[in-house]
Amino acid sequence: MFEPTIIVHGGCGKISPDMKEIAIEGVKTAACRGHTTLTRGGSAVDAVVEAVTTLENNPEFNAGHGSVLNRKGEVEMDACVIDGQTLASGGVCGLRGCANPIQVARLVMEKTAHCLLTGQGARDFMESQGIHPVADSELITPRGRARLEKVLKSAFPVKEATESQSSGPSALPGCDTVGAVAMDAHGNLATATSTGGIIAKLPGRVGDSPIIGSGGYADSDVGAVSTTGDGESIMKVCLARRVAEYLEKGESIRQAAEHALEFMSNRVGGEAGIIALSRGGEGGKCQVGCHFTSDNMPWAVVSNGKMTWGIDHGQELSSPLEGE
Ligand SMILES: NC(=O)C[C@H](N)C(=O)O
Repeated sequence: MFEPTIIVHGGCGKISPDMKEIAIEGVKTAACRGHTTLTRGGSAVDAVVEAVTTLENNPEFNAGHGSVLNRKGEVEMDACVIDGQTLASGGVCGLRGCANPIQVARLVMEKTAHCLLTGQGARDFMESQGIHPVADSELITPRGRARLEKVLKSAFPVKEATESQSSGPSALPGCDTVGAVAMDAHGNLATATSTGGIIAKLPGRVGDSPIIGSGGYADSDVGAVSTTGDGESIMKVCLARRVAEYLEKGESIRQAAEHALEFMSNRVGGEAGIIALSRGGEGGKCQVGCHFTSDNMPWAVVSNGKMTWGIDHGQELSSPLEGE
């Protein structure tokens, strides 16, 4: 048997001091929920979907309720889940009117012969599975509207407005995309990622999050990864798959994540964050870790009766897990 382990992120960017505690509480709660799923016998897929659902329901994060808005003031969401045991994968992109895109992604994986559904097709599929649509007004927060107004007022053409988020989610404080990676008691791995994308994006823009190998990757024999950050850069270098490749070559989680982010930054620029887990390593011990090139990324790990978390570079706090 393996030690059930989960790591969760709440997106990379610059988190204002008043938001840091909120972001940390959010990822800690999600990691705990995912871990409880594991200790009750749930699979790695059950755990990552539970953790990401928790963050989609938290309006402080850019996923589900709280998603950022496109240029027309609408919410279009992307999500993906991958089962590392079988490499089965399900994703949705440009999905509108959905409270929990990650759950639709899971249904795509389990109930269809496809890997990715877009726009209206994804929405029709969601409804065919008995999931009721929600109005945009239920997903949009006052902060979401304010952030869009701020970008639109800057009167940048689309290219600059979206690119300005690379060097400057700084200018747009708040939490971002969410993701989780887990290993269950059988040693199976899974990843899940969910996002509203980037503020003021063109309607129809799809980022890295629902793309296999970019926003996430999982292969139980290698490792599982979820990424966050500049989607256009992440896609160009297939960031999650790149981390897995370095793990296959024997690098540690830390080395693989640093190496992949360095490659991205040198080749195409942009900021990103990575969480990853592998069951390999010395003596078959699970390795788990994260790395980010943005100012902040809230993350939390639960394993072996302990919670570990951080949000700033070099920060790693821990405490015993209170009764699950
Ligand atoms: N902050 C994020 O992680 C955004 C996401 N990667 C996207 O480009 O859609």
